[in-house]
Amino acid sequence: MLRLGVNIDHVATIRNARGTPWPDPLRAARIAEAAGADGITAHLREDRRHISDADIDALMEHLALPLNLEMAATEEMQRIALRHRPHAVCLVPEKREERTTEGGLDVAGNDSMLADFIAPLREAGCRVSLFIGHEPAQIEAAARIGAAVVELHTGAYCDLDTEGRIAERDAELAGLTEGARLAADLGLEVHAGHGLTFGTVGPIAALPQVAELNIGHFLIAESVFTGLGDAIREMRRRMDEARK
Ligand SMILES: CC(=O)[C@@H](O)[C@H](O)COP(=O)(O)O
Ligand SMILES: NCC(=O)COP(=O)(O)O
Repeated sequence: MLRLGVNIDHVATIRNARGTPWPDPLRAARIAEAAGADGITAHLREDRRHISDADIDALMEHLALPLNLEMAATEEMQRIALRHRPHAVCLVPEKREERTTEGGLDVAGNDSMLADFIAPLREAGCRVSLFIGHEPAQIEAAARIGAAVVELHTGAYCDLDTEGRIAERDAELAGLTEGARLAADLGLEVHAGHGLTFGTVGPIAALPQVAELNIGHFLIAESVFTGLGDAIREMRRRMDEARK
């Protein structure tokens, strides 16, 4: 069964735009659960531009679904993760000046540091995922340092689709396809995410090695018009359709 993790970051983006208590990310998580989400993803960024520490506290206290905590590989975030011990931790690269996550984690170039960084998280029982590009060197490094999961960055594939650069999009999809196959061959659980929409989810969901998709921004955008529950149900329908 292909799992759907709903990323609620951008519910917090809307809340933070006015500094009101609404919309409440925890309420969004509960709606996602009722709509059939298998998990909730929340990215506690160093600059707290959307999800806050209090959001993570509330999710850990009240959420029935497993929480996938996205975070940078910093001492501050490691302390927070070890305090909460969420179901999963996903390490993502961060740059304060970026509008959204631009690339994957450079595991190959930081394998020793990351191996040391993830060891206490694994010992704490967190499932460790690395948000990476589909390059073989990154996938091989992730397996080498003992990550359980790789989440393949689908942002470039989605951007190329939006821009109508079809040949380049299909080449990126071929890279993701090969990456998923290599990761599974190396014993890694394969996830994918970033930028996925109703229009782009199908080919990614169809990859047999992919066990989980993490989708957020588009679902929150769609929810403005249809409601979050309906957006999630439609995304799930398209995921299931792709797997037939
Ligand atoms: C890692 C990833 O692809 C998403 O979680 C993304 O980071 C959402 O957060 P931003 O939109 O702040 O990048
Ligand atoms: N890791 C990807 C994620 O959690 C959601 O990314 P997006 O759908 O908000 O771009």
